[in-house]
Amino acid sequence: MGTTPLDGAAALVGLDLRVVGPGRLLLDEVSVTASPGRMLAVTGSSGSGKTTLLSVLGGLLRPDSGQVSYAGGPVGTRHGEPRAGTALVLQTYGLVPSLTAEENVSVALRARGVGPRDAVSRSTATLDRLGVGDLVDRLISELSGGQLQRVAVSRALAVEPEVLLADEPTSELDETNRDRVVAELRAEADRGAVVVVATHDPDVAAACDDELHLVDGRVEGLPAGVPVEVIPGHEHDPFRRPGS
Ligand SMILES: Nc1ncnc2c1ncn2[C@@H]1O[C@H](COP(=O)(O)OP(=O)(O)OP(=O)(O)O)[C@@H](O)[C@H]1O
Repeated sequence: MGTTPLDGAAALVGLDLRVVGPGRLLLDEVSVTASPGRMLAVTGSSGSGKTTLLSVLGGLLRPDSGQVSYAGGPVGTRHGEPRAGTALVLQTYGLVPSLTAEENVSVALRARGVGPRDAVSRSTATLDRLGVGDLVDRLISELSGGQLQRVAVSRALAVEPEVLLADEPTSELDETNRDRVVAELRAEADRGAVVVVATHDPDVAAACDDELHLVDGRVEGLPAGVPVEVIPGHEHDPFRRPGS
């Protein structure tokens, strides 16, 4: 299966994002630009706000203040669903236990208007790329953690999204499969997608082009409320590129 390059791909921008939690801010004036063709790692210790940020960027969670846009248009629906063109890999996966691996991936394609035959062949090809092609007919309820994770990644990749948000997509994987997933995410970026990966794994972060490091809901090294664009050359620029 060939991939479809994106035309007119554009940036995903979060500006001054604030999410109020019980007794504290879960995100505190976070600004971020994720560019098409690049992989952005969101790093930080457990509880620092990575999942919260991805949920806001995906339109699943409405921020208490601040805005998210993609290609200049607002992201987020009244019903907390991701915008069309966005695919998420959540830590909970959200797979349907009573369906097979192939059916779980096909459902996402059918929902985007792909015909039944094409959906099956694209699903099978994607699962194969992720090393779980032999599990197409197995029920989700019968799979291991690492197998589930690769089915969840397959479901996101198969739809060839404009924006791919992946929350710890390699946490259950051995090195070989981790590298396989990272290579597939890179291929999505090369196709022109915006790819954002929350990760604890330094090797995964190093494989990305840019890094945003969160500490207690704030971007490390930046004063709250200052959009990153206005402080080029900041010594703690979280949008560093390896070697720059
Ligand atoms: N629905 C919620 N209600 C209250 N607090 C929440 C909610 N969701 C998350 N939190 C809190 O927000 C903080 C940030 O959580 P988040 O899941 O974004 O962190 P994280 O960096 O992704 O952590 P991890 O690496 O463990 O997945 C945590 O302290 C968490 O307990």
